[in-house]
Amino acid sequence: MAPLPISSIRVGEIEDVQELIKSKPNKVPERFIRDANERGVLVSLKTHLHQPIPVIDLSKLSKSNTHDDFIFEILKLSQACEDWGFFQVINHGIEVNVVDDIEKVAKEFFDMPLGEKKKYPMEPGTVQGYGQAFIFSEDQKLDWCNMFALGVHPPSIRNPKLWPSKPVRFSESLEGYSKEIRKLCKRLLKYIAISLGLKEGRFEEMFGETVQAVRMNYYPPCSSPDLVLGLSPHSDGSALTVLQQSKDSCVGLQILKDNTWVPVLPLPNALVINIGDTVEVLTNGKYKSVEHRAVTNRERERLTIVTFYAPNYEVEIEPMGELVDDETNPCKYRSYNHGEYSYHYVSNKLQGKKSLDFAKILN
Ligand SMILES: COC(=O)C(/C=C/C1=C(C)CCCC1(C)C)=C/O[C@H]1C=C(C)C(=O)O1
Ligand SMILES: O=C(O)CCC(=O)C(=O)O
Ligand SMILES: [Fe+2]
Repeated sequence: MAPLPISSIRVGEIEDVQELIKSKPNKVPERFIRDANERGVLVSLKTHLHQPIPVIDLSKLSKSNTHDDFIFEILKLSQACEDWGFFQVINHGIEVNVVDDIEKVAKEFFDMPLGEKKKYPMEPGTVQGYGQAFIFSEDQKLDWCNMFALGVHPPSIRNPKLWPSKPVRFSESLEGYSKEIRKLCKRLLKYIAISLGLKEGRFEEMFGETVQAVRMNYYPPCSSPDLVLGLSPHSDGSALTVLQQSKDSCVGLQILKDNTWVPVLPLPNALVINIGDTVEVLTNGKYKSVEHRAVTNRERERLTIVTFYAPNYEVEIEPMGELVDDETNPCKYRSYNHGEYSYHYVSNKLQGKKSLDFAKILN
């Protein structure tokens, strides 16, 4: 994936929100204030309580379980991917200390003085390092969020200068965590293939050496949460995304369902999984990448650790033949190279599901 032409990008001053709140301003700076139509309205807790985001128990999908349990859980998974594009997984097999450890070092990273974090800057037009991604103009609104993003796998996508030397255990924890999340993604893709009636290795065989990146999002409390957004609405460009919400985080993730923003209430020891644009295209829209955003809280902070799992840049992506039928289910997306899509995704601002227009066949 080629770098973006950095020199042509003028983004103005991007204030660091953690520093900003230290001075206890009585007003949120204009650049963070969203237009009325973008703000935190339309939230439905009622929908959530009646029909919560599906929970998939991965222990039911292990070999030692009964066939009936397996089939039931696969059907639940299929419905979750079709109706929600989001689900939480429990009994995922990742040890508590691995999950706790990454949370600890991520928190320690964001708690360091700004000068230390600025040693790893996310330069305008890039997506790795500390700062705000997806900002391309001086008048674009900013998210109430500090990000730290790194390419993890394969090693060729890493920028070693951006891997921090402090906290001292950061790199070791991230390596350990990423290995486990990688195994989880491989397992999930196997179950997703089965849920579609495909051979279990269908995705992995196509994906080659997969790409894995991590983004840590820190949302400090905001005195006017209704005026700002923690993270702008978007769908993820990955095949799958795994989101970990730190234990003491406030509720903040919302997904757009039937034109209503539905909050995702964290479950202890669960991970949130969502379908990315790549799986939407491969399944010809049967499983959808769903628009989501993060909101902030007046008193409480929020920290999330997000892994994007995607095919190799060399892979050609198009709806899988098994899921296309010229008569009853015609092909909805064109064929493209995943590296090109990654470039397109990271060179545009987050804007709902607009990135996928790149691949849509318009009638
Ligand atoms: C801030 O970054 C992102 O939000 C992001 C970027 C991911 C990446 C890196 C940090 C390193 C290089 C690879 C990659 C572009 C994956 C989001 O990732 C989404 C977008 C695509 C496409 C994807 O696969 O995940
Ligand atoms: O922090 C959250 O809750 C949302 C994060 C997210 O959607 C992302 O990083 O892509
Ligand atoms: Fe996301």
